Amino acid sequence: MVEKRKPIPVEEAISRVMKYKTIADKEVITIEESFGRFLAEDLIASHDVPAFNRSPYDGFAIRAEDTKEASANHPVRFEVVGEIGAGYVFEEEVMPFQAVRIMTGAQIPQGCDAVVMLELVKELEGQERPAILIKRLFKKGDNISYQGEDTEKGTVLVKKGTQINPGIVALLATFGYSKVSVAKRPVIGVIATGTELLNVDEPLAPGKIRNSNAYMIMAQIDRAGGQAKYYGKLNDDFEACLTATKQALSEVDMLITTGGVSVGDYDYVPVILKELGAEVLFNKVAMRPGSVTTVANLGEKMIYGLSGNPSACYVGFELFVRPVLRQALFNNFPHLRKTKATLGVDFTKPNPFMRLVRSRVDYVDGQLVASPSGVDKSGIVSSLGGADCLMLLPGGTRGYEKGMDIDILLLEDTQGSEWPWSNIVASYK
Ligand SMILES: Nc1nc2c(c(=O)[nH]1)N[C@H]1C(S)=C(S)[C@@H](COP(=O)(O)OP(=O)(O)OC[C@H]3O[C@@H](n4cnc5c(N)ncnc54)[C@H](O)[C@@H]3O)O[C@H]1N2
Ligand code: MOO
Ligand SMILES: [Mg+2]
Repeated sequence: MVEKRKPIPVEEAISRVMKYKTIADKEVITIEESFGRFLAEDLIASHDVPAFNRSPYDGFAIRAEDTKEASANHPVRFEVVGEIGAGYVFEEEVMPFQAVRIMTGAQIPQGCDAVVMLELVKELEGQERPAILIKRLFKKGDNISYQGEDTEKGTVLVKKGTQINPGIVALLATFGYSKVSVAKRPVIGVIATGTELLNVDEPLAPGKIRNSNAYMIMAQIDRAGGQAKYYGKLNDDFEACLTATKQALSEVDMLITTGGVSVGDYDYVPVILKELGAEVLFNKVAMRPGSVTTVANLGEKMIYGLSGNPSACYVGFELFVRPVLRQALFNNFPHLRKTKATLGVDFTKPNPFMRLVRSRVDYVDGQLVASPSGVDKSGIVSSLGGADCLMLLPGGTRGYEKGMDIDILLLEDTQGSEWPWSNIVASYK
């Protein structure tokens, strides 16, 4: 008799997976290597920015009080006592009715408290010493970038667990962090199973297909912040699969297999998990695709038996592997970000299970509109290329109509979500 599996709701499956905390480690890398990695410590401002009062314009630094009487009819004359470009400091005290020619970014000289843009002064020619005329009043602080106005020393600028983007790289550089403490990327083993599988560079042969899942999963691991270790493709041979699984488990932080997880004659993953003595968290989820997704735990390691069907495999990774991986990267928003969208097409076929439809989101009049990125069957690979979100269509007896409000999970978003699974409803307009 074929084993009867009991499907559990998607929310429940995710909760079970999230109970397991994969060990998070730190490592120190150079700033050049830091883009895309996850901070292992808060990024703190090590000094004020700017660290000194500076000029935001090319102009003349003056004492504002000297312009008290200045007007178009009564321009006030200033003697130019020096010139500084960014990086230089004017060392003397500036006296009444003196000005220093100053360039953007240069430190405000002592005694000055305002900057007049070059365009607003008249430079006097043929004078013994350089001089300018100013025709209007300036207030103390006009055109000064004050010390600490950008950031004050000690401010937590970016939280631990945040993925480093180009802006964060700029902050690391600003504060002199040439070395950065980041989360070590967990190593995730990938094994593809299936006698039908060919290597990517092999020509097609009768009954055979190329192994696409392994490469897809490795790219998903990379996108989620992990490091993939590929153990190749294996024929549906119990002993070979068991040996490879044991070998991989001794070398990785988590393991993903694809294929052989259902109830077929050559689906060996369930037996291998039994043989290993792994605790199976679930082997059936009330979702389409990916209902056969099986997750187990062995000691500190998670073992993911993802479906062989490409779309099911993809979705299984994003729902169950990504959040565990992100958690190991100290990230507090490990799940795909959920948001509302309008359904762009009819989706009439009801399904008792929650559907996660590979979709593409458009922006129409400021509104997100999601439509399937291809055929919605779990063995389909072509719909994956154009997918940037997954529609969440709860299971039930009714289909869905164009224009309905639905929830979507964003695949390319970098913010993530704490827990996206509350209040999933598709409502009629
Ligand atoms: N009697 C039943 N049959 C099936 C059930 C079921 O409940 N009862 N579930 C179906 C569902 S749903 C899915 S999903 C699949 C899952 O199958 P497996 O995870 O066991 O995967 P395989 O049987 O090995 O392969 C399925 C399909 O995917 C292709 N495949 C496999 N590996 C790859 C790869 N690396 N790259 C690309 N494509 C791959 C394989 O050739 C098959 O076509 O089971 C249903 N059956
Ligand atoms: O697990 Mo299957 O992917 O539901 O189609
Ligand atoms: Mg199978």
